[in-house]
Amino acid sequence: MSAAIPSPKPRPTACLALADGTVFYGMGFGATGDTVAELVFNTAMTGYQEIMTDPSYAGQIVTFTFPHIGNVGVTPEDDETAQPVAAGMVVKWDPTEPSNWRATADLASWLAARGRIGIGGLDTRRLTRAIRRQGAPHAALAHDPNGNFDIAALVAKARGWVGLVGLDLAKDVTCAQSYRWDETLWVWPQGYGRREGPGLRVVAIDYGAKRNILRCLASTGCEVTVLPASATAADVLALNPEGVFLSNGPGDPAATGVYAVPMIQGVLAAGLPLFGICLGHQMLALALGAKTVKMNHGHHGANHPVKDIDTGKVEITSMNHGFTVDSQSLPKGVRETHVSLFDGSNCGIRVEGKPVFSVQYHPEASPGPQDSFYLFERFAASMQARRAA
Ligand SMILES: NC(=O)CC[C@H](N)C(=O)O
Repeated sequence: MSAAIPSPKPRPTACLALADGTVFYGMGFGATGDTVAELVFNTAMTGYQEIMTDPSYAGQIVTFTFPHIGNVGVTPEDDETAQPVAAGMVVKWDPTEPSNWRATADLASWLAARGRIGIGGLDTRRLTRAIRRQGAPHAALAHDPNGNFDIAALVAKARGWVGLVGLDLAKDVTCAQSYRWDETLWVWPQGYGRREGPGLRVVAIDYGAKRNILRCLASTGCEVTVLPASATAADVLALNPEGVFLSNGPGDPAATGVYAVPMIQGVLAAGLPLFGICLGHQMLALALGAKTVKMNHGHHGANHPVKDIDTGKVEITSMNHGFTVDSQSLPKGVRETHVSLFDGSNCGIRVEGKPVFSVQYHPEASPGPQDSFYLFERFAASMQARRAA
């Protein structure tokens, strides 16, 4: 009897080269070519489309630890922004045919249309351990249907990449002009309902805002005017807002802070209620005199426990950040309100006695739990209290 002939292994059509020289091979999907970025991992089990379109992921390739990615396809309704944002995606296996009544396209063609590369069929557990060990390494991702790769050049590209520290990416993903946002949430978090009464005039600064944040603001009764990241305090105050919102966004908060901090300080001097999320949180902290630092591999997922220090209550939150506010650097009069139960890092601050607060996590979810929606209610309530006074 002759020995069974082993089936030939398909030739890899994509590869991921880490700056330390480790190379992972797999099957490419989406766009072809190559790209270089910081490599992170996200542990969320749902919401791959919202993750890929979250502008905060600009300059990052996302490794999905959950194995079934692509199985529900994509729909324009789930885009968090119109532009392609995350630099690329890494998944356990090739995306399957979508099986979902909402799907209008499959992940691979959607990714190709956005000019982004995907790689599947590699060991995402081994890769995730490498990311944890190396601390969000720089990596080059290449897709060639013929499988021809210049590995040395890709490794050199990863090694030579500048990295996110010192990089202002908000300027690349912010809106070109101001606009009004009216759309509310389609599904209300449990226990909350529509607000009546004259709208609260809110100016939201777009450093790479997710649409669901704007929906959450509109749902709590805000008439939202969105301004580009470069807006000055005078631009903001000219709109006579009752509150100011600082959005999430990509890159280094200190780099964007160069122009955002003076604006925030101007708004603080005017005594307006202010609410910030993620990059907005980090830049509020900078404006108040605290420091931000780069984390080892950051927090990216939809199940991160956060403790509210005032109430002792634990929220399960959506997270996506690679920088963090150094809680030791918070000046007098600025209180830490929330901490991560994973590593004790800062997750929220408040200016004592003022309606000025921010959180490191994503209360708008999308994807993730809705435990933290109360923060939008709190922002609206602080504007209403000011109006009543
Ligand atoms: N989601 C965000 O706003 C991210 C903020 C910042 N770019 C960070 O990585 O920490």
